[in-house]
Order: sequence, then C-alpha cells, then structure tokens
Amino acid sequence: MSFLQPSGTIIDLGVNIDHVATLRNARGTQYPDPIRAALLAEQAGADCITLHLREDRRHIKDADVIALAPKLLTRMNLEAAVTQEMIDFACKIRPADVCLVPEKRTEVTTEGGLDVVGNYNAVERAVKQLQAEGIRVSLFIDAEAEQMDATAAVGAPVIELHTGRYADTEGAEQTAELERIYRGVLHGVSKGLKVNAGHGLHYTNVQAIAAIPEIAELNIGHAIVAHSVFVGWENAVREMKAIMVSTRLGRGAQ
Ligand SMILES: CC(=O)[C@@H](O)[C@H](O)COP(=O)(O)O
Ligand SMILES: NCC(=O)COP(=O)(O)O
Repeated sequence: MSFLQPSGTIIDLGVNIDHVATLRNARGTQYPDPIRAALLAEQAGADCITLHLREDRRHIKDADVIALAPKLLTRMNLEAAVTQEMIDFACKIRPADVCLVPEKRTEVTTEGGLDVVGNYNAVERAVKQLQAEGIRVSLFIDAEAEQMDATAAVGAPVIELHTGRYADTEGAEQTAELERIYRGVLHGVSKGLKVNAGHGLHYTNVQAIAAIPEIAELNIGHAIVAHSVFVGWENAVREMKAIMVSTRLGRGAQ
C-alpha cells in the first residue's frame, strides 16, 4: 500500500505505564515504582507518558498521577472515562493531554472506542470543561468516519485510533483492519484532527502502523512492560522508539 513508503515524518512514542502499576499492585508493595518508570522512559526516548486512571483503580492510583505530574519533563497524557469524577480530577491535575476512553468495569482491557455519536452531549460537556483548563483533549475512538466527524463537531482536536482489532487479528483479517485504520487516518486528517493510535501494539505489529505517515503518536504500554522483563525497562523503550523511527525513515526494523 502507498503508505508503506518512507516519509521521514516525526512520530512520537507515548509510553503507557499502567502495567508497571499492575506489577506493583500484585503484592501491594511500593515497587516497581511507576513514577521511576516514567522518568526512566523519558530518558530512554519516550515523548510522553500515558497513564489510565481507571474508575476501579486496578493499576494506576490517584496518588500516582498526583506524584508524577510535577516531575515529568515531557508531557502527561492522562486517560480517563467520561465521568464527572474523572473530569474534575483531570481539571485539578491539568495534564497537557487528556484522552477520553470508554470503560466497562468487567473488561480485561479496553474493548472498543468511545461512542462519541451516542454520547455526544456528555462528551461535549467534558471536552469543554477540560479545554477551559487549557487541556488538549483526545478521544479514543474506532476508525469510523462518523465517530471522527462527531469528534471534530464536539471540538476535540485529537483522536487516538483503537488498534486493538488490528493487533488481535492476522492474515487477511488483519490486512483489512490495517486498511480500515489507514482510511480512518486519512479521514481524520481531512477533518483537521491530530491522529494518534494505540492499543495492543508490540514489537512485530507496530511497523505497519508506524509506517502510516499521517499518524503523529503511538501510545504503547503492555508490550513494552512485558518486553522489559527480558531486556530491561530502558532498553524496551529504546527498542520500540527505534523501530518506530526507523520504520518512518524507511530503514526497516533495526
Ligand atoms: C485506552 C487503551 O487502549 C489503553 O490505553 C488503556 O490503558 C487500556 O486499559 P488497560 O491498561 O487497563 O488495559
Ligand atoms: N491508548 C493505548 C495505550 O495507552 C496503551 O495500550 P497498550 O499498549 O497497553 O495495549
């Protein structure tokens, strides 16, 4: 496909530290410290730190967000559900970015994109409240034109396309998902949106997504935490960033 041509455009890596907190919470210890992981990830090449304060606090806790905010050298991308509790909390923290994501208590991980069309008024209220605090708002959505059109209408300048189905499929199904994402990226750009992507990306499926030149940022967490078990945290971050950048520059996987 044409998007596989090297473009040399910049692509940012947002490192999601949720599952460093998962490991910490497994025993109720203070280690591994997600704040230390975030600062080391920045030194290893992360362009931003993403963390998801879930309503059930299964991994990231309020205290993690509060402790990390003043220490970050890059920028915080706080993921949160569209609830008054989370929007009020985000407005107190005032991260550079807030990404509004859907949440179901019973889900193992995020299962789909935010239904902006079906929750338009609530999303619009949240976007306006966050933007009044100077926060840039991103909506985590599936690569569907109507969701992107609603995102533009509600005034959010950024979308993050859910790559979960692409990550969970293979062969012709995965190729179809990749084409759907590519068409979604082009539609999002045509609506004037900054287009990011994330969920389920890892060291051998990230290349095809990173090769799409109009994608500005990838948010990746679970795979980096998993890989760090074998290569170390900073190396895992460096390797992912190197794959993304070399893909963009057309040098193939390094
Ligand atoms: C929105 C998304 O895809 C992830 O950033 C999110 O953090 C997934 O939730 P878990 O980290 O709890 O799996
Ligand atoms: N929004 C996606 C994200 O932050 C990380 O998702 P994953 O890589 O942990 O699946």
